Amino acid sequence: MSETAFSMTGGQVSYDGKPILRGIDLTVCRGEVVALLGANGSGKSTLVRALLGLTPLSGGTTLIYGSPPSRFRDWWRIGYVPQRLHVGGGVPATVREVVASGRVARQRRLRRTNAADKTAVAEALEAVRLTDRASDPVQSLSGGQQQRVLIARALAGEPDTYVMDEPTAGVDAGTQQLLAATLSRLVLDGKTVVLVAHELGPLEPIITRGVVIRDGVIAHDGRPPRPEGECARPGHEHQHPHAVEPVGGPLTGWQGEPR
Ligand SMILES: Nc1ncnc2c1ncn2[C@@H]1O[C@H](COP(=O)(O)OP(=O)(O)OP(=O)(O)O)[C@@H](O)[C@H]1O
Repeated sequence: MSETAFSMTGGQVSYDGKPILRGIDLTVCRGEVVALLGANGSGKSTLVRALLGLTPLSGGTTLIYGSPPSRFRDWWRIGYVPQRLHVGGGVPATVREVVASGRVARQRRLRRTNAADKTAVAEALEAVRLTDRASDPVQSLSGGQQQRVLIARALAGEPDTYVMDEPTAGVDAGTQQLLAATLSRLVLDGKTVVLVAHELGPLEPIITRGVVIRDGVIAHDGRPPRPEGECARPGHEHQHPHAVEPVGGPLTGWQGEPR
């Protein structure tokens, strides 16, 4: 039986008493590459945060590799790429320092940085093509470059499980291709990936499963959708006007009905 990375049963999240996620049953096995899809505000980020224990459940249970988040200890196994916000948290930090912070969960307290850390950071910087910016303040980078820093930070930790919240949002087509190539290598290595996306774009070939969230419930869980036309173009900025409309062709039914 394959190892279970995430297992949520009857998951519910409420903000100010208002239910945002309801009755979420989601199991992600090791080696799966799952895309969480859905319209703006449908609850994708909330689900990702709840899976990681960053947002508490108001009902149901969730496990990370068999443990409730509060008792999970192997955080080195998880590489989380949050939705882009203030990289470096307003503290002056170089690109290399932010990427190196991805090693923290692997480091025993007060251990000096060792050769393995340096190599992992260098490889992560190279994977996102930011080696030449390593000494620059992270705040001096463009939004897309900062997104690459967050991805490199996750890569540097050499986790076996990646959780990425819209890693391609607001990044140019070249960066999307770069991320797709990087993720393809991770997937070939057997890593587990859960990512939030509006459209899959160049990531589409590596996705094994699509989970569509609509109004806080799972509306579809299965074959990944195959967007066509305008939405499939790399770099396409999506405003979701048609997110609840039926989709034709091979996509028929991917938005499905709430279970
Ligand atoms: N901290 C919070 N307090 C109150 N409401 C929140 C909070 N975070 C999210 N919400 C609300 O929860 C709902 C789901 O938000 P969430 O960010 O999970 O959606 P999403 O599908 O990730 O959207 P997007 O695609 O725009 O990122 C939205 O109505 C949002 O306004």
